[in-house]
Amino acid sequence: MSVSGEMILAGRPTRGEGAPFAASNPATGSAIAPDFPTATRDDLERACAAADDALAPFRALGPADRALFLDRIAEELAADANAIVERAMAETGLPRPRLEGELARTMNQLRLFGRVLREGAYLDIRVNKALPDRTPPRPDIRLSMVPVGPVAVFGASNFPLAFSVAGGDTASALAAGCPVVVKAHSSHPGTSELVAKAVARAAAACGLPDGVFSMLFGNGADIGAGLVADPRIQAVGFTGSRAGGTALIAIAQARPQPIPVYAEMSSINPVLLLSGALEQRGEAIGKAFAAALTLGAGQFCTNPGLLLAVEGQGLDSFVSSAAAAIRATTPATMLNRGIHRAYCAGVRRLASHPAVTPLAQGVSGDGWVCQTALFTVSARDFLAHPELHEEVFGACSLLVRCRDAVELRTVLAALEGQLTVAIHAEGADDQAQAAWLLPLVERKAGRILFDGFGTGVEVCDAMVHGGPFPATSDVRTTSVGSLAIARFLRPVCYQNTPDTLLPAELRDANPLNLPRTCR
Ligand SMILES: NC(=O)C1=CN([C@@H]2O[C@H](COP(=O)(O)OP(=O)(O)OC[C@H]3O[C@@H](n4cnc5c(N)ncnc54)[C@H](OP(=O)(O)O)[C@@H]3O)[C@@H](O)[C@H]2O)C=CC1
Ligand SMILES: O=C(O)CCC(=O)C(=O)O
Repeated sequence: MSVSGEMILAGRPTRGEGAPFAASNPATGSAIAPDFPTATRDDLERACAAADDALAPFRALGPADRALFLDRIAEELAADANAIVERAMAETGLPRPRLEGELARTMNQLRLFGRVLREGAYLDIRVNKALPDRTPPRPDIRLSMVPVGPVAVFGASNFPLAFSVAGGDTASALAAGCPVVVKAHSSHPGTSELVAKAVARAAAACGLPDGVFSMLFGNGADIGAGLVADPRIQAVGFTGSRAGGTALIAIAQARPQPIPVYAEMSSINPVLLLSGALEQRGEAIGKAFAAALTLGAGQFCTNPGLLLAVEGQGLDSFVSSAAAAIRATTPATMLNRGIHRAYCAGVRRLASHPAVTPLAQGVSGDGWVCQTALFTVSARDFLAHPELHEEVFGACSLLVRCRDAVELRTVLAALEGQLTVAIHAEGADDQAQAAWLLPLVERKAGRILFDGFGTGVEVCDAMVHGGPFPATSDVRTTSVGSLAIARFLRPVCYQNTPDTLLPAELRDANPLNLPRTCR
C-alpha cells in the first residue's frame, strides 16, 4: 500500500481541498512526498455528521461483533506492517525495532479490547429485580453502559502508532461503541494515512456504517478546535503538550454542552532514590537511570525528568555512574523541528538558571538531535523556583539534592500531579521510609513503581496511565489498559422496562451470557 495524501472521510479515501502540507524527515530536515491536502470545514462537517449517524447501528452491533472489528483492524495492520513501519521510520526518525515493537503493541491493544468485549465485565451489568412485597415496593431496576457518542481523537507525535490513529484512544472508543473522528498529527501524516486505510478496510470488511471512522488532516487551531467544538462530538482523547491539552479543555468547556476531554499532557515522573538503595547499588541505579532517560531520545511522557535524593556517599556513586553513562550517549534524532527547538530551549533555560549546576551532557550532534543533559539543584532552590518543576520534553533530568528525608518529602509535596512516581528502596530503613511516603505518593501519581523507571508501559488490565493534573485532565481514568474503555461509556438505568425493550445484555434470559450483579 502506498501513501497518496488521502484522508479517510466517513470510511472512504478522500483528498482534502484545504491547504496542503508535507511531512519532514527529521534525520535530514527535508520534505517527504507526497503533499497532504487538509480538510475543509465542509469535510469536518461531513465526518461529524456521518459519525453521529453511525452511532445507533454501531451500538446495536453488540460486543461480540465489535470485537471482530477490532481483531480485523489488527489483521489489516499486520498485512501492511512493512509499509507502515518504513513510512513511520522516515517521518519520525525512530528506529525500526522500536516501531516494529510499537506496531505489535498497537495490534495487541486492539485485541485486548476485543477480549474485554467478549468477557463483558466492562458493561458492569447490575440487575435489581422488582420487590413488589417490600414496603415501599421496589421497581425493577437494571443498569448497563452505553457509548457516550462520537469521539474525537488527537494522534500523538511521540507514539506514531500506539498513541495515534489506531492507538489506545481509538481502540478503546471503538470498543465502547463510539464512532471515531481522528485529527491526524501533522508530524506523521503518511503513517496516519496507511493506518487509517487499514481501519477503513476493516470497517468495510465487517459491513459497518461508513461514519464509524474518519481521519482528517488539518491544523489544530482550525480542524482540531472545530472538531472539539462540534456538537456531535461527545468526548475527546488527546496526548501532547500542556498548552495543547488545556486549549482543547477550554474549547470543550465553552460549548453550550460541555464534554469531557481526556488529555494526557505533562509529567516529570519523580524518582525517589532512598539512602539504602543508593548505598547498596547506587552505581547500578545510575546506569539504569541513564538508559531509561535516553530511551527514544527521552520522548516519553513517562521519562524520568526529576530525581529526589538525600546527600551522601551513595548519591555520589549514583551521580558518577549516571554522569559517565550520559557522557557516552550519542545524539538521537528527535521527532520534529518543534520538539527539538522546545528541548533545546528547555535545556538552555536550566543551564542558565543561577540555582542550577550542570552534571553531565551527552555527545552533541548536528540537525534535530537530542543531546542528553543532567543537572542538579538544592532542594531549597528547587522549592523557591517553581519554574524548575516544568517538563523539558526529551532526555533531560534534574537531580534535587535534599538534606534529609523530611526535606525530600517537602519537595515531593510541592510537585504537581504525575503519571508515575518511582521509588528505589533497599532494606528495612528504606521500607519504613517508603511506607511513610506512600500516602503522599498516592496523591501525586496514577502509577507507583518500585526499583525501576516508568518508561515502557505494560498494556494490561491493571495498568493506570493517568494521574492528577497536569499529568492528565481527569484523574479518575487511564489512557492505557483495559480500564481506558470506561472513558467512553456512560451508565444508563432502565426502570420497569419490558424485557423485549431492554438491551440484550439486560434481558432476563441473559442471551449474551455476560456477567451481572443481581441483588
Ligand atoms: N507529555 C507528553 O506525553 C507529550 C508532551 N509533548 C509536548 O508537546 C510538545 C509539542 O509536541 P506535539 O506532539 O506537537 O504536541 P501538541 O500539543 O503541540 O500537539 C498535539 C496535537 O494537538 C493539536 N493542537 C495543539 N494545540 C492545539 C490547539 N490550541 N487547538 C487545537 N489543537 C491543538 C496539534 O495540532 P497541530 O500540530 O496541527 O497544530 C496536534 O495535532 C513537545 O515539545 C512536548 O513538550 C508531546 C508529546 C507527548
Ligand atoms: O511509555 C509508554 O508506553 C507510554 C508513553 C506515553 O504515553 C507518552 O509518551 O505519551
